[in-house]
Order: sequence, then structure tokens, then C-alpha cells
Amino acid sequence: MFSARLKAIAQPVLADIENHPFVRGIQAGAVPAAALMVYVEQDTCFLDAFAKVYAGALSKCTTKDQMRFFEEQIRYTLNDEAGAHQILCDIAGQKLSDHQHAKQRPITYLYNEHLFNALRTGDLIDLIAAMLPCPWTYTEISQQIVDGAAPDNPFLPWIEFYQPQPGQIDGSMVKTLFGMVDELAIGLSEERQHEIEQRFLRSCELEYEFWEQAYYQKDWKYKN
Ligand SMILES: Cc1ncc(CN)c(N)n1
Repeated sequence: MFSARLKAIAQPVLADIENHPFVRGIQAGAVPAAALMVYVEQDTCFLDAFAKVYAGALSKCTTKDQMRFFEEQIRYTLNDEAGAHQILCDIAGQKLSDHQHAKQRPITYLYNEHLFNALRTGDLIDLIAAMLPCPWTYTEISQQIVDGAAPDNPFLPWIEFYQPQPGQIDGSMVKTLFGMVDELAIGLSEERQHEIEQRFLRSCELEYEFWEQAYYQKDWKYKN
């Protein structure tokens, strides 16, 4: 299966994500408030772009079922994922509405442009491959770190938010997306498959860099 190939090539970066100090901090129940707020601000920019890219995926669909699936993801991204941000703001003692109008920092810009590039230059499979690391790495992280988290860990609601539970959208949707990729990969040349793998792997690396950007509060050097 092509999806197994994608998961296999991403194992080293997935391990680095799971060991990132931000992610380890979530598991330990302590992340600096400033890092949390950079994360929330940048993730707001990211999810706005992600919803638009989902709309682009919808425009590339060939069946009603595929269209309904993406329509559901757009609603989830626009309406429900701010719930995860609210949890982080509560932990940091901050008001969510004060952190929803930030400008894109470099990695957010790069990640968003990477997605828009897949939308402009790729087929549906290219776009799904570029989008999949977003839900996939969070599902993997939440499964990995929930075991070591203490019952009074303030991040538990955030970890549970991304847990692949029956009826919860992020778990089953990852399976659906990998299933779509497997179907769409049938008959593609080795060269095309390699291109698609690159889009997937780049997004995994950008997921890592997104944690890095927030934890170390990285920003543009020159601003006006
Ligand atoms: C950058 C990023 N990647 C993934 C997710 C989880 N959907 C997120 N909210 N933000």
C-alpha cells in the first residue's frame, strides 16, 4: 500500500516530533506560556489557510462522497479546532480573542505556501499528501503521550481532543485520507509516487518546525 510507504519514510521525523521539548512539555504538563501563545497565534493563521486548502481539495473531487468528506473537514477546522486553542489559553491564563489576529511567522508562511503550492500545481492526491501530516502527526502524538501523562496534567483535555476515538473526527478522518491516497495512487509511475512522497515528507518536517517556531518563539528578523 502506498500509505504504508508514506508512513515508513516519515518515521524519523515523527520520532523527532514526539521528542520535541514542546510535545514532551505537554506530556509533562508544563510548557512556557509564551510558547503556548505563539503556538495559538500561529495555529490560528495556519488553520485559516488549512480550511481554504480543504476548499481547494473539495474543488478537485470527483465524487459526492469525497465532496461531503471535505465539506465536513472545513466545518471542523473553522468551528471546532479553536476549542483546542481555548484549552491552551486557559492554561496560560490568556484570552483567546487577544491571540487570534497575529501575522504569520516564517514557518507558518512556509507551511501555508507549501499547501497552496500543492493546491496550485498538484492533483487531489498531491494535495491530500501535503495535508495529511497535520491530522496524522497529531493523532500519533496524542496516542504516544497520553500514556505518560499524569491524571492532573492540565493538557489532558488537549491530548484527548486529538485522540482517535470512535465518533471523533480526527481519528477516523486520518484513515479516510490514507484510504483516498491508496486509491488515487493506483497506476501512478514511480516518479509521480516520489513527488507525492516529497510533498508528504516536507509537511511532516514543517510540522516539526512549527513546534520549534512556537517553543523558541522564532520570528522574522526584520520587521516594520
Ligand atoms: C500546525 C498544525 N498541525 C496540525 C494540527 C492538527 N489539526 C494543527 N492544529 N496545527
